[in-house]
Amino acid sequence: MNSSMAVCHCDPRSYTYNPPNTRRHPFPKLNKRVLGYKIRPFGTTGAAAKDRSEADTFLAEESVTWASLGVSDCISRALCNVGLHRPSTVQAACIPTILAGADVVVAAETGSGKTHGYLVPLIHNLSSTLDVTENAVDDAKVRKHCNYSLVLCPNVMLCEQVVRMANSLCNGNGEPLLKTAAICGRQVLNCSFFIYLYLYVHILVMYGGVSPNNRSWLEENEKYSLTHVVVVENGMVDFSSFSWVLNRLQDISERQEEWSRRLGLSDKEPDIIVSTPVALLNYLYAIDHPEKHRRAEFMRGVKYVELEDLDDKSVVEDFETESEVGKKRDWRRVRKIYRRSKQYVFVAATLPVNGKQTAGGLLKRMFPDVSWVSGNYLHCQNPRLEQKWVEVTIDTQVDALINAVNNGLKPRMVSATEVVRTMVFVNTVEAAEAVAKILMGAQIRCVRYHSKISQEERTENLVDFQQKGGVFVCTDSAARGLDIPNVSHVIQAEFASSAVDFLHRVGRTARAGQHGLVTSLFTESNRDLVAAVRQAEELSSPVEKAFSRKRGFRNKLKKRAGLRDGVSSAQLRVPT
Ligand SMILES: Nc1ncnc2c1ncn2[C@@H]1O[C@H](COP(=O)(O)OP(=O)(O)OP(=O)(O)O)[C@@H](O)[C@H]1O
Repeated sequence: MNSSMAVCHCDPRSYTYNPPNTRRHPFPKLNKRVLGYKIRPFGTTGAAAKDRSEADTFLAEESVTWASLGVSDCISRALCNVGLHRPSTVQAACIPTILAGADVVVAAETGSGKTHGYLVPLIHNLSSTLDVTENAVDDAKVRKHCNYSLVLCPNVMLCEQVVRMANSLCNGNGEPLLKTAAICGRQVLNCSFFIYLYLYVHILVMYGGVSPNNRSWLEENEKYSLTHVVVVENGMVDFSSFSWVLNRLQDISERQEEWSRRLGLSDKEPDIIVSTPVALLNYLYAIDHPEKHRRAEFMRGVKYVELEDLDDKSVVEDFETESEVGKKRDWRRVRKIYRRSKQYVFVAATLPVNGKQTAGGLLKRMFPDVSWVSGNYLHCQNPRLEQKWVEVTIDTQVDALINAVNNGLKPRMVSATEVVRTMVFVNTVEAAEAVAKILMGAQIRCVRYHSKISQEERTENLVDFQQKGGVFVCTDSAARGLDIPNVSHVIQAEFASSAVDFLHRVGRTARAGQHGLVTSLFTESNRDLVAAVRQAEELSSPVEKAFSRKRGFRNKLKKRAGLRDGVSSAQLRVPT
């Protein structure tokens, strides 16, 4: 699947990205109306208050159907069978562009349907060479060419969620149109770096962001490269290593066939692989035995080739000929311009663009031809969301929390018969345990979800909450991308510590066109920051401006508390 070609050219010594012909970075001048979904210049504010009614439509206009987007009948039927009768506005905007093979950035508010927005064109393109209808016989399904897709997710739960969504699209026999599988190792790195979400899954680019202990393991095992990246799922923003990593972003399509074989991706293998980055690394490590010498250099963006291999596109730099001790070889170090043969789709619910080192700024530089699809409420608060703000003190926190939970359990948004789901967010594991204890003490049934609980128990608690409802006490590990239908109430027992976390937390409710309630408890120390967020909501301007991108909310909170009350930040306690 070839995309609009761009070349990337890395100087392995300084890791500075130096695109020979893409210095100018035209800010995407997308401001046309597509299928009723306004595509506006990326990074501009959301729909002004006056336009709220116009933009407040989760689904695209009546006239827009899956077929009108170019989706095949077979896939359209499969979507209708799972209740997706019409595309959402984000899907209507991104599916045609992805089907056309362009690189796309889809940055739209939480709950706007981005997952199917990339899965549908992926499945369409991958199955275009397969007969996936119910009357296909087995051998007809054998893939005619090695086209694979990879969806990279920031955590195991999201991997499993994407697999569920993809496998739920079935043909008339009830079989998934394409095989989708998740590779999720036990050790899922804490994906706090933007790089995991925009990885080329080139193992070398990956190790810029892992923790020191993983980094040494990867450095001594730096042998891998992988070429199956098409889609990444769910962005977030932390740029400490992002630019370093994207600078290593290279396309090594000429090794694609080799890697398909090495990966064991035979015809029987899944068409779409969903993986957390580190799980993929472990998977590859188990099957690969590269020639160390060329692999390592290759990974550094420099490729050793026999002189006669040089094609006219290779830029032969004035490097001294390479020679090994005792063996002079007529090899020359050639900085080859890698041509990307992949289509990239970047998907994010938060993607600041202001500033060169932001993810959006870097994507503009790295992918100057990319198409940008931006949601009407990107970084803004969803008009279907009702917000409640409760200022508390150490003495009133517990009562306020219990009142908020009890109030939310009988919200006006759902009928009395429906299962009620309330998510209570805190910032730390200790706070989650403390809040769960408080609620159980008040006879309020709740389940916990945080990193100190085993993956199995987390999955169990998540299924329990999805099926039985009740109260789900969690840290931000449950804020990103998890799609739990019909969460009617989100409570911030501790106010979010960054703009990104705030948006992802509140995005767990009011999804897919539904309404929701958010109750935020805050203390005097974050009063003015809350005022800034509320002001952003009033002006329907992006929330991210209310928080300094460089430092988390917590730093400001500590600094402000320390200054005002002369108290150490250590005294800032969770509602107990
Ligand atoms: N066309 C559609 N019609 C009806 N419901 C839809 C449609 N597309 C998606 N949904 C539903 O909307 C909900 C949110 O979808 P999804 O999780 O893909 O949103 P998202 O934008 O990826 O959210 P997040 O940014 O939080 O990951 C899901 O329950 C999904 O089933």
